[in-house]
Amino acid sequence: MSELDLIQIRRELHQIPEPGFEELKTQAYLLWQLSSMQVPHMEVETWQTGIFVRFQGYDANKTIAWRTDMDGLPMNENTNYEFASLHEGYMHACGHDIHMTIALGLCEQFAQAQPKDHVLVLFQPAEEGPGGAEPMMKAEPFQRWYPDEIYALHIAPELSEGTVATRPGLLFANTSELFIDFVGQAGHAAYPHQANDMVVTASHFVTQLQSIVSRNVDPLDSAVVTIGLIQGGTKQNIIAGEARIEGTIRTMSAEAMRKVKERIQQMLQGAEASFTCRTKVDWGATYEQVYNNHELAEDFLSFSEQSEDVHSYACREAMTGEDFGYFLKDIPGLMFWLGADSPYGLHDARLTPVEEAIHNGVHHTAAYLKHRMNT
Ligand SMILES: CC(=O)N[C@@H](CCC[C@H](N)C(=O)O)C(=O)O
Repeated sequence: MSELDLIQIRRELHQIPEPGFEELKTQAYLLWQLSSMQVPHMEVETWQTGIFVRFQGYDANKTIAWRTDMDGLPMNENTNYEFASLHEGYMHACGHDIHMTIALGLCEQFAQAQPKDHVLVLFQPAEEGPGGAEPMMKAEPFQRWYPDEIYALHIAPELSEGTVATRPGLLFANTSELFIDFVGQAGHAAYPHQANDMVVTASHFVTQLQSIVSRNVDPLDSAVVTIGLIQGGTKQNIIAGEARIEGTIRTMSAEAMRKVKERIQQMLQGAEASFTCRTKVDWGATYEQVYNNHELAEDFLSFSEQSEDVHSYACREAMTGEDFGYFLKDIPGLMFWLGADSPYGLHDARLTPVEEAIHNGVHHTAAYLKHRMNT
């Protein structure tokens, strides 16, 4: 019997989105909720802005981990929620408020009924960047409580509530962020021959990038190069001496990622020669692909198929990224999509997942983790 009001918790978390490794209010809020569950078989430890919650199993053979992400995105919310973000310029637009609430719901269940195996619940910062998974894995509590299996979910706005989906093997892409600075010579708008215009250079370069996917990546493989931000210049009648583009690269294979980066570097050399400028590239955070353990993904799908509470299916892979891939590189486990029925997608300022997804998420996940304890 749940004593937590999970809908209220989700709404309160929704109001305080914070950037990666700055989730201080979120951490304090989660610690406060966790403090109401304290039982002798439960331990709580903080790591940076993240949290480890460990439940001692009563007859343990292994440790099963559950991971949620915590950070919000830098965007202005446009949902008309009464409980919209109170943090100007930030929004939980990737469902991490729902993910954290589900993780709290699981903690409550394992606090109320001691699990058979040990359970480690990870509240992980900075999934959207620069990536909290890799450093959290190196943290002392993680090494001390090292899990044998690890699981996570992500809301899927396009799937109806009550649906779960995953697949054996590759689920999410390899990712790399992309930051490029162009530096030339600023000047008077009326004297272009005396300047090196970085607005023209950056615009040209963004267009040139489009040929990488169509001409350089094996058509039987797959890749995405998206520029999400472009900025340069200071005034309409001054030629810009500096410009910057920011984006992300997504690939199905490590080989395609290598190829895309190689082409970007070659194109930058070309841009320097063509537009008389200097360029600097920074690859930012790179995320390991999310590669589900085959046996566990099959097990999850067949368990879900037998459940009367969810509709399940084996989905296609997606070009989204997730630093949960770092956990799966070393530890058997899987990630699955949880239907959340929003007319607007992830990273959309109007994302409105249905809150019933929370109860589905807690219920199905708890049932599956208990099934893993008997396997
Ligand atoms: C599920 C999801 O939307 N994840 C993010 C992960 C971002 C990775 C990194 N900051 C990048 O932009 O490459 C996504 O955008 O897929």
